Amino acid sequence: MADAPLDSLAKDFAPRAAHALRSDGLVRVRLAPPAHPAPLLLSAASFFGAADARRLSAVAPPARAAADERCGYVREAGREFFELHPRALAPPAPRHPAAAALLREAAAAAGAWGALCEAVVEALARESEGLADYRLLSITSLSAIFFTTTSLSEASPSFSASMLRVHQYTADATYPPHCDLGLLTLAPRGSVPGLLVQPLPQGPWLPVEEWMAADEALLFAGSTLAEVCGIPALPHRVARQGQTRLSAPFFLRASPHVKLPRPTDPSPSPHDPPPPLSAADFVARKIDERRAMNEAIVLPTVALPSASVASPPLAAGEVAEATALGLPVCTPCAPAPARRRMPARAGHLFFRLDADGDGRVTAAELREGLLQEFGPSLPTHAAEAIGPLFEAYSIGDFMFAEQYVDQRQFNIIFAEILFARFDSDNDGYLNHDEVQEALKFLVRPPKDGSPKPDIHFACPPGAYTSSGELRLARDWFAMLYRNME
Ligand SMILES: O=C(O)CCC(=O)C(=O)O
Ligand SMILES: [Fe+2]
Repeated sequence: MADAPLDSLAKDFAPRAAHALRSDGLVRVRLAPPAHPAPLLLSAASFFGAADARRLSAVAPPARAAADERCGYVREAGREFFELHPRALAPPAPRHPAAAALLREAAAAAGAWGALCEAVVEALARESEGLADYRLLSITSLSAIFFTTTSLSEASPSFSASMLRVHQYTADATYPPHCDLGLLTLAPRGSVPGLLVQPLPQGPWLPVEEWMAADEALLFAGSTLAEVCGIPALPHRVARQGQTRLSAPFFLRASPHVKLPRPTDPSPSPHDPPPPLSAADFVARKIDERRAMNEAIVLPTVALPSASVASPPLAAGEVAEATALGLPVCTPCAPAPARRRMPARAGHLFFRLDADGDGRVTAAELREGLLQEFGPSLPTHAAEAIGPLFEAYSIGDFMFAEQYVDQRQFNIIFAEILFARFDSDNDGYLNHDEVQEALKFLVRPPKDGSPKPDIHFACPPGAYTSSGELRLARDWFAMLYRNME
């Protein structure tokens, strides 16, 4: 770690970086313009500071499962990030200026950092049998086809799943030990030091960013590179910083469709070698291994985006949606996605309103759907809450002209309206009968035509008045709601 950083502009940068990777497992790099990280981190600070920029930049619901192609904003427990797959998507200009600026800087950084990483892979390939076919594994000339108008993933054999992620960690966030899954990671120093690395197996964790200058990055191997040429993937983690931290690692990834060359060491059964794995299969296998390892990890709960409506959101405390958790580049704690906890009745309504199945329900659809679902018995105060709730929770993405709610936000709003429907005096509390009726609303009537049976529910002692009357507030009702089938 004592070595001075390599200058990214130096003529022999790539061979020297390749050599250092082989000998030390990591390299410090001085990022000269145009690769300097400052413009990206500055625009990231503006983006994360602007609630509207984040709200209008969600990864589009239809793209959420497309882990190799997505572009947009994702919220996780403890951190949020803007993700860009520079070779995959051609997003139209974002509607918010801070998002547009971030996308521009992210694209520029991904171009510059991708080129550096590819040069290093190329240098490694010259000396490594496993990487002789490196052109299939990583891709040259990122910029040539940057932001073309179609998705390249299926169309082009040269598609690489490389990506840039710009993170913002909350003050208390930690990120558990892991190795990245791709070929190389280039991690510019974060806005405050937080990254720890473990270059030697079982060795000490080094607070490497404390020794780095603002224009430096760390370059290290991921599991795919380890698989094809034996340079060990670097274990790393992010420690609690006590303050907000921005970071912007670039992950050079192999094309998902190429077959990984087998490592040179003999397979256990030379006559019957295992079939070659594609890069995507390899990554998927690694993710499964991590899932199994981390099954016991319980994610902390997070608050949802703050609402402009006066009352606390009914779903506060819900674990962040698992959109980011199954992602292949770095999934240190990727448990199986949390159960969505959406009562069937709300789910059916969502799917009915989302007629085209794109995961988006617009303001007009939401209003009409809820008015129909609750019928004429919906009190005025509840009907009037629909608009402000949509305002508070709706999101947008680069591919869709209107704001909308996805299934998660729809669930929150449905619960709010259900509460309001039975809160007949609109005082923010339900009595026992009102809770009973609200929960019964969610269940189907029995087939034999008999009345819906009572639902048993438990409430905290503090929810009862001194005379024993139940006065249930929204937060506890939200829990009851989310536990309904
Ligand atoms: O944010 C950082 O500094 C590192 C994050 C990381 O390790 C990852 O996302 O894989
Ligand atoms: Fe990582």
